[in-house]
Amino acid sequence: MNMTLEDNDHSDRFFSRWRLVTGFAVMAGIAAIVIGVYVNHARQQVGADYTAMVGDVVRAQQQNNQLNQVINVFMANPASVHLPEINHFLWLAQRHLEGIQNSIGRYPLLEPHVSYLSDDFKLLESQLTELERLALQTIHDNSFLEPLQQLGMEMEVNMAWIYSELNNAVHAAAGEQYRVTQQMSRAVIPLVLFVLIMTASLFAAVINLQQQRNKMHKLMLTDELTGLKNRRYLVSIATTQLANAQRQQHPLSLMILDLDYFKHVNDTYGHPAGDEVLRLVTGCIASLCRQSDTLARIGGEEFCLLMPNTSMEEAKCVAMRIRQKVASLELDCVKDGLRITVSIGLTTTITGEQTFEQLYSLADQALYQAKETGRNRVDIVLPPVHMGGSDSSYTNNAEKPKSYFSSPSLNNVKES
Ligand SMILES: Nc1nc2c(ncn2[C@@H]2O[C@H](COP(=O)(O)OP(=O)(O)OP(=O)(O)O)[C@@H](O)[C@H]2O)c(=O)[nH]1
Repeated sequence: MNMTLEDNDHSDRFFSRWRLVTGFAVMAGIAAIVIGVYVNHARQQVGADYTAMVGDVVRAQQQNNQLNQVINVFMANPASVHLPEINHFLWLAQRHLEGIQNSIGRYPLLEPHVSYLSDDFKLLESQLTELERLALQTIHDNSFLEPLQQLGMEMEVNMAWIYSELNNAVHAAAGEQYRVTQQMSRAVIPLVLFVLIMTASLFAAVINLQQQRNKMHKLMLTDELTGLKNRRYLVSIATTQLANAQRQQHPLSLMILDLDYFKHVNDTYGHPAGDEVLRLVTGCIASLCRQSDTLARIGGEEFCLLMPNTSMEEAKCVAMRIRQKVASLELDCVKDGLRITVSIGLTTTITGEQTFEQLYSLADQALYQAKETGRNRVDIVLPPVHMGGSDSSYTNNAEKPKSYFSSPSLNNVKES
């Protein structure tokens, strides 16, 4: 029960860590989007090169003056000889106008600040076309001189207005660009730190999660009180070891160990003292086991020892040693020099043909016999001949087993 509650606790922690990792991932995602948007905005700002546009505007302003001069010369003497020059400057003005409009289209951050000029741009385009037409007509008809002069003045005002506004807008954008560049250079260090912290936190959370997962896995297979393996582990390893025993035709022994009158220990000295006794006794048993043996706690005061590659004789020796050592244990945690004893049921298969359940059942019957016949004993029940082969080789000083199902063989080996 205790174990189950602990399991739940660990499982809760496991899932809360998953939530933590998910939280980190979401935060990192949001941070990445914010940084991405910021960097994109900054890139547009910093990446915009307004120099070419400023050059266009300055040249357009200069050519505006030259065009005015040419028009003035033409109005003083409206001869066709001036027409190519006028057309040339008109053409240049047109190109500059187009160039500037294209530049505006390339800088999305500038566009909103100059969009109010679009009508003026259209007007200027139509004025340029109209001027070309009027200049041509004036050569044939002087009455067009006045409208031409009028249009020239209007165009000059319009151009001056557009270019001065553009100049202001470009300067403002360049100023903003400088400000963003400054901001970016200041923001780079905290941004990098933030990303590093996020990455490190995520990394730490994942490692933590992995450790928690490993711990949980270990806990799932471990008895918390004694630190021994638990029944789940025992069943899984027993299946593997039985298969090995069968393949290699090696004997495998299984014993069940049950502390005698343990209830009395709890009732007399209290549960915590009982726990300490369990730890001391299992420590003592574990010290007598081989590296390849598996000692597991399968119940309150009941343990299993699985011994691969161990004959009945060898296992019997181990069982006797355990029984004696436990009986002679001095338990400081209980007063009055109380001694604890253990009853042991043992079985052995020489071929590994039995299932774990069958072996367990045989060892359990042997344990039952040990308890029934006085406790602090080792009893053996062997598999029947038809289940495990030549069991006659196992028999100690008792009769040969008859049948696993009807009358299993009993070997009382309690030594004096
Ligand atoms: N302190 C402690 N006691 C436990 C634990 N698990 C089981 N027990 C106790 O072990 C005792 C087992 O009692 P019984 O099944 O009557 O067995 P017993 O008193 O050892 O008697 P026999 O096995 O017949 O010799 C009970 O009192 C349980 O409360 C544990 O984790 N810690």
